[in-house]
Amino acid sequence: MSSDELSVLETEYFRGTSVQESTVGTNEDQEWSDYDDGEIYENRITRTKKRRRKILAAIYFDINHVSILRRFFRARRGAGAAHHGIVRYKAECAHTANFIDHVVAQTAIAHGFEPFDLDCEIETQIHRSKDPRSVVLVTQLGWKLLAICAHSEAFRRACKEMGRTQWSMLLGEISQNRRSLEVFARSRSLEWRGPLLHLRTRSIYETLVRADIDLAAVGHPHHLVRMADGRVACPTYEDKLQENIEQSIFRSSDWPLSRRDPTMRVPADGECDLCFSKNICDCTVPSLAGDLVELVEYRGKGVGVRALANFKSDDILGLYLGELRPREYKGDPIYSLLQQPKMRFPGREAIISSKQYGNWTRFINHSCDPCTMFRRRTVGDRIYTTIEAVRDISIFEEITVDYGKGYFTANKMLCLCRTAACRYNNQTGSADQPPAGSHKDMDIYKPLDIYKACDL
Ligand SMILES: C[S@@+](CC[C@H](N)C(=O)[O-])C[C@H]1O[C@@H](n2cnc3c(N)ncnc32)[C@H](O)[C@@H]1O
Repeated sequence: MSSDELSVLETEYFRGTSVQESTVGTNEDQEWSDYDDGEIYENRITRTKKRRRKILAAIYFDINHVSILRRFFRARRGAGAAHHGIVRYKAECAHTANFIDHVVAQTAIAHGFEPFDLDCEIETQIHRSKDPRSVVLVTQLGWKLLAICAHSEAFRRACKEMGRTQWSMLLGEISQNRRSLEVFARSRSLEWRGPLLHLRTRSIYETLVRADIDLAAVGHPHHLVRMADGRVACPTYEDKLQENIEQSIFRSSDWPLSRRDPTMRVPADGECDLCFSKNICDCTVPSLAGDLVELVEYRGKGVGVRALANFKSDDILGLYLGELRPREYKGDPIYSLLQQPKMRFPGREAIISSKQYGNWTRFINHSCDPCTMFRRRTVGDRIYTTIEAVRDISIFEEITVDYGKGYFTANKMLCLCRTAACRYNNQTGSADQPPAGSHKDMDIYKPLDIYKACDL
C-alpha cells in the first residue's frame, strides 16, 4: 500500500471518527421513567439504538483501520520511524495497551486475582481510584473479545464517556456479535494478543495458550465465511477455493474475434461518472465498503453478505468482478452477469463469470425487495458494473440485490428472500426450511475447525 492510499484511508478514518465523537459523550442516559409521553419514549429508544449502532459500526471500522496500519507497518519497516503511518500505528498500540493495563489493574482490585508479574505501572494504577465499569468488562466480554475491542478508539471512548444504561446495552450487543467480531479480527490478522502478552495472570495466560492454536494463516478476508453454527469455512465452488481478485481477468485467448478487453473505455462510453470528464481520466471506484462487510452463511441460500457499517442510499458499494467471457459463454449459470456499457451499442457485451475468481459482490444474494442494484458505469479508463445502495442500509443487515427476470425460472429454483414482495416463491417458509436455492455445500476450513472448540 502506498502512502497515498494510506492518506485516503486516514481521511475516511477521520470522517468515521467524527461520527463517533458526536455519538459518544452525549448525555443520553436519563431514567426512562422520566418520559411519560409514549411517543417521546419511542423516539428516544430509536435514537439511542441508532447511536449504539453507530458505535458498533465505528468499532468494526477502527479494527479494520488498525489492521491496515499494521500491514503498512510490517511492509514499510524501513520507511523510517517518523513516517505518519508508523507513528499512527504505534500510537494506536499504545492507547490499546494503556486501556488494557487499566482494566487489568481494576480487575485485580475488584477480584483480588493473583497479580503475579504485573509490571510497576499497573501496580501504581491499582493504588489509584476504583473504576467499576472496567471491572465488568472482563466478565462480560472475556480477555479475547476485550483485547479485540480495545483496538477501537470508539470502544475506548464509549467506555469512558457513555451513560451507564447505554453502555451496558452496548456491551450486550457486542457480546451478541462476539463471533462476528472474532472472525472479523482474525480475517484481518489483527494482532489482538499483543497488549496481553506481558500480563501473566492465569486467565490471560489460558486465553493466550488457547489462541495459539488458531493462528493458521488467512489469505484474503473474503476467503473466510462465518457459518451459521459458528464455525469458519472457505467459500468453494466445484471443489476449488473461490479466490478474491482486485480487477476482472481478461484473457485474449478467450476472445478469438476481437482480442480486446471489452471493459476498456472508448469515447462512445460517455463521460466519467465521477469527474464528468469526456476524456480518459484517473478516477477509480472507491472500494472501502468491501472491507466493512462479512461473508456469512444464510440457511438455504448459501453464502451471503452482511453489512458491518451503515451505508447511505446511492453509496457505491463495489464492483462486480470476475473472468471476462464472450456473451455466448454458458459455463457459469450461478454467478454470471452480463456486462454492458451504459451507452448501449452492439459488440461491447461481456459475461462476468465469478464462479472461481471474483470479489465479495458475487456472494450477494437475491431479494425481491433489495437494498442495492447493479448499475452500468464509466469510470477512469474502464466501464464497470457497480453495486449501489438504493436505500440506507443498517449495520448487520443482509446486502441483497435483484437478480432480474428469469434467474430463478432458468435455474429452476425457489426464491427464499421471504419478503412480502417475493415474485419467485409463493410459500412463506421458516428460516430452517430445507435448502431450495442452495447450489453447493460449504467446505469447513479444516485448519480452523478447532477454532470453535477452543474459543467459544
Ligand atoms: C450469485 S450466487 C450468491 C452467492 C451464493 N449464495 C453462494 O453461496 O455462493 C446465487 C446463488 O445463491 C443462492 N441464492 C441467492 N439468493 C437466493 C434466494 N433469494 N433464494 C434462494 N437462493 C438464493 C442460489 O443458490 C443462487 O443460485
